[in-house]
Amino acid sequence: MSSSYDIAIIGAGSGGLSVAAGAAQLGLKTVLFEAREMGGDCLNFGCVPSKSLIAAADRAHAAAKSGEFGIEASPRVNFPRVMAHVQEVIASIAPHDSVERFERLGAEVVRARARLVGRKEIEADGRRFDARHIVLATGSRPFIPPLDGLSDIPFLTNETIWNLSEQPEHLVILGGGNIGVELGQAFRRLGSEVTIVERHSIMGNDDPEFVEHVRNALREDGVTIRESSEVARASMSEAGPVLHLKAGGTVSGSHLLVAVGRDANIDDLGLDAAGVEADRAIKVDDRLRTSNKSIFAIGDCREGPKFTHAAGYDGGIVVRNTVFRLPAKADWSAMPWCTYTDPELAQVGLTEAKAREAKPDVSTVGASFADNDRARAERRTAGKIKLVLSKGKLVGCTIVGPHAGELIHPWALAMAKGLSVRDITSYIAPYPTLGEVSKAAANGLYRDKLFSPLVRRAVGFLSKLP
Ligand SMILES: Cc1cc2nc3c(=O)[nH]c(=O)nc-3n(C[C@H](O)[C@H](O)[C@H](O)COP(=O)(O)OP(=O)(O)OC[C@H]3O[C@@H](n4cnc5c(N)ncnc54)[C@H](O)[C@@H]3O)c2cc1C
Ligand SMILES: NC(=O)c1ccc[n+]([C@@H]2O[C@H](COP(=O)([O-])OP(=O)(O)OC[C@H]3O[C@@H](n4cnc5c(N)ncnc54)[C@H](O)[C@@H]3O)[C@@H](O)[C@H]2O)c1
Repeated sequence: MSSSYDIAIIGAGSGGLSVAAGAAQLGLKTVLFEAREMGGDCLNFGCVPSKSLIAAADRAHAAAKSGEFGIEASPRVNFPRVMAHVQEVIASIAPHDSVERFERLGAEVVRARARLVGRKEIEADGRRFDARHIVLATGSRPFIPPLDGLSDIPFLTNETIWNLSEQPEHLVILGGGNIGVELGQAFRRLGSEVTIVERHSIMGNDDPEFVEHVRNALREDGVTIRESSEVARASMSEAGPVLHLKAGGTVSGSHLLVAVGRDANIDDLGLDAAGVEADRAIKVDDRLRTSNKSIFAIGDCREGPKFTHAAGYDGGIVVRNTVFRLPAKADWSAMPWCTYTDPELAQVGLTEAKAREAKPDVSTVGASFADNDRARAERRTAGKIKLVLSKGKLVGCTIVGPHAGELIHPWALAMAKGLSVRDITSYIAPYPTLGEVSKAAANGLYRDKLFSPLVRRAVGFLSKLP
C-alpha cells in the first residue's frame, strides 16, 4: 500500500530543502527523500567547504603580504587545522539543513534513495509513496571524462578532496572552471604547488577581458596555468599522477583533482517510468515542469544554471506553482554568479560578447578600482566594472576586483527590477567605499552629456542672468 502526500521531494540539497521548507510550513503534507547527506553538495562538498578553504587561504595570503602595510608577519600553515576549520564551518551550518529541523517544520524525511515507479509514484526504503506533485532536486556529481588510464589511477574530486589530511605537495587540476580556479588559488596560497590544465581557456563563461585579471593574479600567486592543453591519457608514476598532453609533454604532480564539469544525477531515477524526458539533464518548461506536468525539476539536475542560489530560486517558483497554484515562471536572465578567486569575478545578465550576439546597439561604460579611494587605502586597486547596455538599457554588468560578489548586488537588483543606470546615480553612496565604483560607472554614462557643449552653453547663458 502506498502513503499519499501533497508533495514529494527527491533530494535534500539547496533546491529540495527550499521547497520542503516552504511546503511544510504552509501546511502541505510533505515527504523529503535524501540518499546521502542532508544539505547536498553545497553544504557538504561544494560552496561551504570551498569558501571556508578560501577564507583560510586568504588569511595566509594577507599575512604574507602584510609587509606593504608596515606589518611584519610570516604565516605558517597548519594544514590539518585548516581542514578542521572547514569541517567546523560545515558542522555549524548543518543543523539548519538537518532532519530534525525539517521534521520540526512538519515534513516527513526519509533517509533513502528514491526512485520514480509511475507517473505519481515513488519507491524508497521498501515503501511506496504517491504524491500530487513531485519535485526532482537530485543535483549533480563530478563528471569523470572517459580519459584513457584515468580510471586506473587515484584522483580527487570535489567530494573527496575535503578528506585530505596531508597537504598535497603538487596539486594538478584537470579543468579550469570555477572549481579549478577557486581551489587552485586556495591550495597555492596554503603552500601547495598547483598546475591547472585546461583544454580551452580558464573561466570560459566569463568576459575574457575580466578573466585576464584573474589569470594574472593566479600567475602572480605562482599557479601554473596550461591553457589550450588537451590531455590524451593519464598514468601513474612513483611520484604520483601524470597527464600526457596531446601536443606532447606531460604534467605530473603528487595529487590530481578532476574538475571538468558536472553530470546531472538522473541515472536510475526511473524517469522513463514517470514519463520525464531528459537529455544530459532533465528538460523543463519555464514553470520548471517536466514533460510530466505534475513533476517539477529544479537545481543542478535540470537544464540551466547550476548555482545554489539558482536552486533556491527554482524552489520558490515551484512553491508558487504547487502550493499557491500560481502559474509562476522562472526567469534566469538576472541570475548573478561569482567566482571567488582573489580578485573575485562577478557577473549578472549578459557579458559584452553575449550582448553583441543577441542585442542591438550595444554600448559599454566602466570604471576602475584604481580611481577608488577605499581600494587605494586597502592597496587592492586591480580590477574594474563594466556596464553593458543595449539601446541605453542595462543588460549586464561585470565586475572583477575585491568583493565583486558583494558589489554585484545593486546591479542584480537593477536587472531584476528593470531599474535604469540613472537610478544608480541617484542615491548617496558613503565615502570611502568600494561600492562607489558602481556609481562612478553609472555617472560615466552621463558625464559626456553633462559636460557637453550644449550644457556648457546653457550654463554660460544662465550665469549671465541677473
Ligand atoms: C566545489 C563546488 C563549489 C561550489 N561553489 C558554489 C558557490 O560558491 N556558489 C554557488 O552558488 N554554487 C556553488 N556550487 C554549486 C552548488 O553546490 C550547486 O549548484 C547546488 O548544490 C545545487 O543544489 P541542488 O539542490 O540542485 O543539488 P544538490 O545540492 O547536489 O542536492 C541534491 C541532493 O539529492 C540527493 N539525491 C540524489 N539522487 C537521489 C535519489 N535518487 N534519492 C534521494 N536523494 C537523492 C543527493 O544525495 C543530494 O544530497 C559549487 C559546487 C561545487 C562542486
Ligand atoms: N563560485 C561558484 O559559483 C562556483 C564555484 C565552484 C563550482 N560551481 C559550480 O560547479 C560547477 C563547476 O564545476 P567545474 O569547475 O568542474 O566545471 P565547469 O564546467 O565550470 O568547468 C570545467 C572546465 O573544464 C574544462 N575541461 C573539460 N574537459 C576537459 C578536459 N578533458 N581536459 C581539460 N579541461 C577540460 C572545460 O573547458 C571547462 O573550462 C558549475 O556548475 C558551477 O556552477 C560554482
